[in-house]
Amino acid sequence: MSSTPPPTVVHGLGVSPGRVVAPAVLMPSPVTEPPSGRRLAPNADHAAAAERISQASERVRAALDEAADSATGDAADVLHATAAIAADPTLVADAVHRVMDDHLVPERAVWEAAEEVAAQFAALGGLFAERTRDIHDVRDRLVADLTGRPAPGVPQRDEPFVLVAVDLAPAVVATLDTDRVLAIATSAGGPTAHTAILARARGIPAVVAARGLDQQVTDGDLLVVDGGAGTVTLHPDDEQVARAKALAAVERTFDGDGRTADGRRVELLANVGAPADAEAAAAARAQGVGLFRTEFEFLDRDEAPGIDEQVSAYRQVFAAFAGRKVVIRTLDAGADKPMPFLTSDDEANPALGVRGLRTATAHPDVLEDQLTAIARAAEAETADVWVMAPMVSTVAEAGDFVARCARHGLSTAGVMVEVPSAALVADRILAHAAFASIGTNDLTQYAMAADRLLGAVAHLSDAWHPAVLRLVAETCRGGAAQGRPVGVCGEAAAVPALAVVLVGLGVSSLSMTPRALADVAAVLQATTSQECARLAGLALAAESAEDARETVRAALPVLAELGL
Ligand SMILES: C=C(OP(=O)(O)O)C(=O)O
Ligand SMILES: [Mg+2]
Repeated sequence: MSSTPPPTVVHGLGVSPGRVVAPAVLMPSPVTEPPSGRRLAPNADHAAAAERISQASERVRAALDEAADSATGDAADVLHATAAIAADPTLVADAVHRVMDDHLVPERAVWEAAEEVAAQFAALGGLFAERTRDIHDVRDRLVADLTGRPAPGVPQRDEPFVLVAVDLAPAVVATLDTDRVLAIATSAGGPTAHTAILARARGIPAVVAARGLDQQVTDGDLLVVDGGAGTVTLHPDDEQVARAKALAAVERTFDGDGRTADGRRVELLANVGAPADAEAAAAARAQGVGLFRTEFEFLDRDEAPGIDEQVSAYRQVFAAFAGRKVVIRTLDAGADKPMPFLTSDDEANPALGVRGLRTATAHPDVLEDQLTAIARAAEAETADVWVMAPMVSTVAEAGDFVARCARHGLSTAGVMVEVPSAALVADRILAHAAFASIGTNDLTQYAMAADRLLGAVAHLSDAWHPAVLRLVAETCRGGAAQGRPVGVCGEAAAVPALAVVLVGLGVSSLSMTPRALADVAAVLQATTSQECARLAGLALAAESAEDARETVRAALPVLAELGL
């Protein structure tokens, strides 16, 4: 008789709150290139090996067509188009030749044939070049089929599940079907990687860096994922399941008035990317926009959009927040947001190179046009428009930016504090700038010297680190000295326990994905400002990020009561 294993809790980092009880589905590991030159045994049946390619092509086509039939809209079209590539007689014939003439094993033959087709498409450019990704997708599916492995990509299931993986690419998280994938749990990854940011933005509970998780879980195991506490419970007992379900059922909303238990106001604002997101942010009762990332209008283009086009995009956001505050950030090109017309692709260290406000030295016209557009849009709407520059690192840059804004009639001009130098001289910078907004994603990257995009150093990319918190404290001291408000618009603001610490350090506004507003508001409302300050002291005194997180969480029982 088999007995159920006892519950096991695997600890990771909670990056998107929420509790989920569901079976696990493991993400297959990516297909790797079969060794070059791998050939069939001399006495092998070549015709049979070649026939396996035709059969694999038929199976992959059928699976893709079936997936397309249960999808809708663009997804269905893409899947049908990919199915057609899998059935493409040229690709299959080329692979068959490589088996019959070069005696390659089928998977290697498919790999090489697909590479050749992909190279031809890439050379044609334009829409053809865009199909190379689909050809690689088909190649990987064929190789997986021929080597007896599960198809790559997110497995299809009829029932909702928790997706367990070593790590997930941001593109995968961006396209997950949230009716099926109820939570994400990964053994690698970090809290400021785009995967975590996207999970939070899409409201998918997520735990990352749960070491060894993918090794301990098998498909179908029941899991309780707690995206707030950062735990994954394997084989939960009945009581754990009942508690998680009860907490998951609680729906919270934000009443549009952020404050602590003793009534201290803390503005709870929304981060907005695409202008169309502004409506949802207003519907979630955000008190304003704390970070409007204007990059959206500039990405994937050969040149900056014209002034009129910018004006209409900015007006869309200002209109959604009529009469309320909207902090618009000028273009943050470079590093994780490359824009070929502004940034070079041959810098050895793009995160330390010409990015953000620094691009204005060589291309002042792009910033000038943007400020013209912001001023026109502000003039046409009633929002209270604040403008800020990304990647400010010196007092001179801040002074220059504020003066430029003033020439456009934009009187509330501030800076993002995301470089340690700016945090350390915040008092001087805020003698010029009207406000500061701390970008904890980059501030963490630069304080810890840990590339925010690099999984191998993700464990260092943690805004809970006391070094990062000291920089926040220093910025708040600078703000207090000059009587200027300091907010936070990095991902740290969306983590309820960390939000409490930030308020305790002196931050007066928090800007986040609209989905996080209700949770952050609920925890703040249960905590007095005196308690916020005490918890901030505990976090500053901690030795490590883990230490700070655990100490604060243990001292905030309201988190467990709210299931966060
Ligand atoms: C808000 C920030 O800006 P971005 O994530 O767009 O770099 C940040 O760095 O924290
Ligand atoms: Mg930044």
